[in-house]
Amino acid sequence: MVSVIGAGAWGSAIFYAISQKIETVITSRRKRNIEKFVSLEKALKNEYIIIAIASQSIKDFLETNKEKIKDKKILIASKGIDNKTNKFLNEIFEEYVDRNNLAFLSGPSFAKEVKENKPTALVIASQNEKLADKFSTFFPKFIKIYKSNDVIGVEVAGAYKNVIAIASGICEGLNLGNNAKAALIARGLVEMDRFGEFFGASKDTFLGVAGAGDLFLTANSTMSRNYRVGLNLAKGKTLDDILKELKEVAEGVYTTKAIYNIATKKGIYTPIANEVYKIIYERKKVKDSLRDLLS
Ligand SMILES: NC(=O)C1=CN([C@@H]2O[C@H](COP(=O)(O)OP(=O)(O)OC[C@H]3O[C@@H](n4cnc5c(N)ncnc54)[C@H](OP(=O)(O)O)[C@@H]3O)[C@@H](O)[C@H]2O)C=CC1
Ligand SMILES: O=C(CO)COP(=O)(O)O
Repeated sequence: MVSVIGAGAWGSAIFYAISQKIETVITSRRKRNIEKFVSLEKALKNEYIIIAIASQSIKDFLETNKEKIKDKKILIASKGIDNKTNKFLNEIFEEYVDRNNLAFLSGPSFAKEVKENKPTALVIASQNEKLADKFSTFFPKFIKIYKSNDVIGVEVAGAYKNVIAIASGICEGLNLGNNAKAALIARGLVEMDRFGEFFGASKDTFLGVAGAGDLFLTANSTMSRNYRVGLNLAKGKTLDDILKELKEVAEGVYTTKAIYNIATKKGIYTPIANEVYKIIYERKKVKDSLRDLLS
């Protein structure tokens, strides 16, 4: 039996999908009135755990549940970089769980389409190929799973694409045109690859579903929360109002700060993330930012 932790959009979509193949329970911080919803205590009794909670809450979650989580086999489905510690999720998890018990799920996957059984391709990255294989058997046929041993690359790709999606939404909101958006997304792919390779990631990862695939999906659709953040920032809405209206997490808002902090400290050239950071955290005028960037 498998436990999904997080009954938000993505956790509930994963729960829906894998329940078609294997007995699964789900739990979340806020109780849901859905069949198979169980207490966190009960969920943590299962050997295989899938975590799909907001990235910025993961450190506290692990610290609170460290005794119950330490021997579990975990698939992390969250996409982000912790902006309090500026650590990647694998670094945080490895403080509590052996890396051979960790795998990371990423790729182009709007929760809504997964819930509609639409064809989806994802990647599971782990240092432990057998664990990646095991987790891949939980997924139904409409979800094609690729395997990778490039944990950092898959993590960076899934996290960084959210920042580029915000920038792409701003581009759309400023009505800069399709040429500009295509240039921005292409440069965004180069930027996330540059950032990832600094930490040993493989370029191939950024050419695959976790990188280019998820970036093209998220940076071109109003189904993306991050894209909608950018769109609405360009239209003059305040970030508070945008997030209140979203009612769901927009991970790029928080990952932007982590990338800016890391890139500044390590001297990595991340112009798009820097612009998004200045708009969100330094209140830089949107109309002045991306045009500079594209000039
Ligand atoms: N939505 C999508 O299409 C996809 C999302 N993802 C990723 O999945 C992750 C979850 O996002 P998603 O489900 O979409 O967003 P939602 O906003 O719908 O859900 C957020 C989840 O995080 C939980 N959460 C938030 N804060 C805390 C906290 N302090 N402690 C414990 N749990 C907390 C929520 O619990 P509760 O609701 O019970 O409070 C909820 O389960 C993100 O990293 C996202 O990038 C990945 C692929 C696709
Ligand atoms: O990660 C996702 C699709 O792969 C969901 O994107 P958003 O978080 O921008 O909605």
